[in-house]
Amino acid sequence: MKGLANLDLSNFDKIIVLDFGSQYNQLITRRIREFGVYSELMSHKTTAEEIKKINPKGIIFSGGPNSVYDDDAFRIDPEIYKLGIPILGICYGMQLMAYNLGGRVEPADNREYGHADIEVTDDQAVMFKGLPAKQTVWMSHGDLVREVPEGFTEVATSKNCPIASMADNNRKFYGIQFHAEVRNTQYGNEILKHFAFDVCEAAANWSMKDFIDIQIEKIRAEVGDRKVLLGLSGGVDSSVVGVLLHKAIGNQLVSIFVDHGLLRKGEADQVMDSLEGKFGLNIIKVDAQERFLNKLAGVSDPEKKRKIIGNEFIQVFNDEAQKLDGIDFLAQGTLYTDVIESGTDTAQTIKSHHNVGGLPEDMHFSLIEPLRSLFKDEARELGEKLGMPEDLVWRQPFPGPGLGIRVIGEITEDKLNIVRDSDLILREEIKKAGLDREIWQYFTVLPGIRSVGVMGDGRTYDYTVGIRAVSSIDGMTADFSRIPWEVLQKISVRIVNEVDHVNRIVYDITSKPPATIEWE
Ligand SMILES: Nc1ncnc2c1ncn2[C@@H]1O[C@H](COP(=O)(O)OP(=O)(O)OP(=O)(O)O)[C@@H](O)[C@H]1O
Ligand SMILES: O=c1[nH]c(=O)c2[nH+]cn([C@@H]3O[C@H](COP(=O)(O)O)[C@@H](O)[C@H]3O)c2[nH]1
Ligand SMILES: NC(=O)CC[C@H](N)C(=O)O
Ligand SMILES: [Mg+2]
Repeated sequence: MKGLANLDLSNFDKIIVLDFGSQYNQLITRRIREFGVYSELMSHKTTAEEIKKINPKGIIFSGGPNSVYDDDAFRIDPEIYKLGIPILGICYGMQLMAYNLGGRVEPADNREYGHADIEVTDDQAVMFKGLPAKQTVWMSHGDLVREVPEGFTEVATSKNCPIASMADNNRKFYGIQFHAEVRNTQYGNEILKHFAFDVCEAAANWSMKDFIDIQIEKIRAEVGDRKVLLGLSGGVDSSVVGVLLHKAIGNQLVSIFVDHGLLRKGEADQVMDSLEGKFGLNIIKVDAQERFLNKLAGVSDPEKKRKIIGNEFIQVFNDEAQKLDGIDFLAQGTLYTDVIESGTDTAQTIKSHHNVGGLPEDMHFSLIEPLRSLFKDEARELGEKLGMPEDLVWRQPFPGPGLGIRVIGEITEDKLNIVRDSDLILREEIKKAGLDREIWQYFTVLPGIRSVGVMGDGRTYDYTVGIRAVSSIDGMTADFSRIPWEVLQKISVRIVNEVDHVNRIVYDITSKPPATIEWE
């Protein structure tokens, strides 16, 4: 089987997920991998012939933004239904299955987004075995299956969706209108497990350890005796990649840490102190403040800023590669979140992550990105398996474009200093309150608005600083953290007193979706 490993995976039972463009499609593969069954996302264009060669135990059709009746809706090779392999359709996947096999799909009277209650009406339904009849699920649809195809029965229902699940036990075809892969679905894991183990009879013979071994083998085969340049930020993802690469190719690895002038206070020294010479990593630190800030001067559009930063990173890597001679590969700690949010053939662009959507089109390096199909918590698990220290593995994420996307609009040195100083105060107080491990990510932003205040009996007209703190697992969805008022008060007082030109503090209380974690 080709793909994530590009190597022989014949030893492992596999369940493949066909991609119809859902933001959550890769969450399905990771749930299945968590059960110990190898899973990978593949194009919906994959043919029945190709699937036969892969020999999966089961196939899952993901959700997606299309309606089955759209002219340009994503379709599949109809021969897939004749392979004798079990299929589970989720949301669009269920609708597609119903449409292809002779059922009827139509727009719903009431769309459903978010929580919904379903009732399992068939107590023999294998997908819901041993689970309570009434359960909460997470829906996101505007169409529904009105009539099931021949051979299927209706097995669950909800108020706005009479056929919330359907089953054909003979052909082993199943459909669920809700998203079992999302954590908000109460028994999502159990339902997916029933598919993997009871329906597909897959064996749980896959683990993160296999992932490490396969990646090391893959890197060695690809790189041979050549050299690899790693963009090392001091963050979790690139450090994990560094340790993995060092295991695979030892001294052929060169790590570059770029100080682009958009780092947090004290960060450059702290990164060098904690990583230089550790885990076999030798790091070249490049001072690139001036070139980044010059390129960004006067630019306020968030997507333009991200692309400038992504491009400049590559220019810096190019310059360093030339000095070192003969470097064809660039390694990055890219995660799946960076990929999906940057937009794919099937998914829309939410924001161009500097390391994916921000890369120049004419880049000369070949990319090595071993974590590209993983989520943050999987990268952390990998770090733990590789024996990396806890404080590094659990460090809060810090985006590559750094404070450049936390100063909203045009970036100036003065504004960067306000974000830097306020961010340091926030970090200190969060740590003092013992919340640093509990809160997934926390930082300050400068929205660029000024408002009137009164300090020492005098009028001020100064900047507002926003506090953003979220809980999350994988960065795909997030909720705002409920920081205690007393802690927020301390932070607010300290920032206004200690940071010049700030007279007001606001707290961001939106989740993702509908907001994102960063403001740009
Ligand atoms: N200052 C930097 N110098 C060199 N490479 C960088 C820098 N910042 C980011 N990168 C590259 O971009 C990739 C993506 O950045 P991202 O912030 O998502 O990951 P990370 O910094 O490794 O981990 P974390 O999410 O914990 O911050 C990094 O893995 C790294 O390869
Ligand atoms: O390396 C990165 N390059 C980027 O361009 C980038 N944009 C967002 N992030 C981080 O990704 C996670 C999700 O962020 P959003 O909810 O803002 O999209 C959060 O952890 C963000 O900090 C980035 N990381
Ligand atoms: N999330 C989905 O898969 C949605 C499928 C389809 N577009 C609907 O709205 O019903
Ligand atoms: Mg980072």
